[in-house]
Amino acid sequence: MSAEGLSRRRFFGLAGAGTAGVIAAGAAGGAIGRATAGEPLAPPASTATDAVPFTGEHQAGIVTPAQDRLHFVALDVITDDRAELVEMLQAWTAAARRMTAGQDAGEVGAVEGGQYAVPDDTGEALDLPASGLTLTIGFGPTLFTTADGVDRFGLADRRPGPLAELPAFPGEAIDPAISGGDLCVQACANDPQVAVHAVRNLVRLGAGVVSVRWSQLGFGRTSSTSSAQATPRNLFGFKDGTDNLKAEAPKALDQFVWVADDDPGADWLAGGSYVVTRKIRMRIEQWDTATLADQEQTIGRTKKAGAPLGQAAEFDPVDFAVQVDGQPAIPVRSHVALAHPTNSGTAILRRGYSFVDGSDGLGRLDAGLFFIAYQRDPETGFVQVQRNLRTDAMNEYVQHTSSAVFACPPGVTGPDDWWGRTLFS
Ligand SMILES: C=CC1=C(C)c2cc3[nH]c(cc4nc(cc5[nH]c(cc1n2)c(C)c5CCC(=O)O)C(CCC(=O)O)=C4C)c(C)c3C=C
Ligand SMILES: [Fe+2]
Repeated sequence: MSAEGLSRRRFFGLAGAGTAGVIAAGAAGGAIGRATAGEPLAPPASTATDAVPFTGEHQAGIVTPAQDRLHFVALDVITDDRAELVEMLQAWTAAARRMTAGQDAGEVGAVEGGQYAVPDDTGEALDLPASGLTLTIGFGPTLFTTADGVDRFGLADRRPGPLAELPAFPGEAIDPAISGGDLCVQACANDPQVAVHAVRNLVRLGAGVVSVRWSQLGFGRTSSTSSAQATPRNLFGFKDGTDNLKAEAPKALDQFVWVADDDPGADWLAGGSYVVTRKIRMRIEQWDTATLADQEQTIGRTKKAGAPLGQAAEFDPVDFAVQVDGQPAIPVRSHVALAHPTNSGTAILRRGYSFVDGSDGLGRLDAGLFFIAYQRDPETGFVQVQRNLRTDAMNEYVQHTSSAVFACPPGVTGPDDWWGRTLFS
């Protein structure tokens, strides 16, 4: 790459770090202010424009502090040739390494290859910094065996038991056209154009090997995955992510998120995780007619502070023993009561995003939460919590319309490693 090709995006990233660093210092200050004496301090937040390391023990994009934007894509493999699939995964890894570092997808770049070459990058991220881009890959159950039982790639006996289609749940209206998939890529970034660029270039590199099954754009993260982050609000106007699993709690992550050495499929999946995605339509107009008291009783937390009902501040502990007028302050059918580990018996790492896909032709917003959860086993993670939400007061206001599950391999470690090596080698 020429000096100019290198400098156009790299220079911006470096130059931008100065100001953004000041903003980040302020944000980290907020977190320090919140911490009580004796608590370990959260690591300083990186800036919104910085690059997130692509390599590591675990894939980036799981406990990485949740970025503000999402482009999630599920793909079907359209070749039966295992070698072609492996070659594509290697090409994807090389491109992902480059794009997460703020570089073009290919070595030549969007504009450096001369007038008569097809560019190996599409160009819409030229001049943009890395923007915290993470790319996280997952393998769906149908990659191992198709729905009609065909083992296309000799992987059938490598499917871990927990990687199974999710069961049906009451009240859902799952659309198969926006569910499932052989592969997924979760692209998160602080600039939507950077996330979309990354997915577009991976899909371009996969031509003839994969085709896009469905994809989803998201904005406004609806969770925090680090205690250095302020809790965002979801489209119901409530703080969402307060009681999430966080990067600063490695023991809880080992217990609930990372596949361990003695778990099923550990020969290729140890250090990885399972991701469950659910597109959840939120009945915004109906919610907007509910009183503030009804809304708070439905969630189980206050709208302003995000405090558990019966408590004062957001991070006060959820205490189901607190009573108001002889009744539990947190109603037993509230979302928080049923989702809390005390009652669900488990924990998941939530990493979802709001979506607004326009309106539905009846004047209502086609909007909601693209729910993403990472866990060590979907059955004892999402499925267990979702079963416990059967009587959730919030069910009146939401409906699940898409569903998918993928096994996400461990992180890419060295310069020769590639996405899926442990599975395909
Ligand atoms: C099956 C898992 C879950 C689904 C599906 C889900 C949907 C969903 N949640 C909100 C809003 C909030 N959820 C909150 C907490 C919370 N939610 C889940 C799980 C699912 N949510 C868990 C495990 C928890 C944590 C419970 C606890 O430990 O206290 C909150 C409160 C703030 C917080 O702790 O994050 C809100 C608000 C919506 C709108 C929604 C579907 C559209
Ligand atoms: Fe929730």
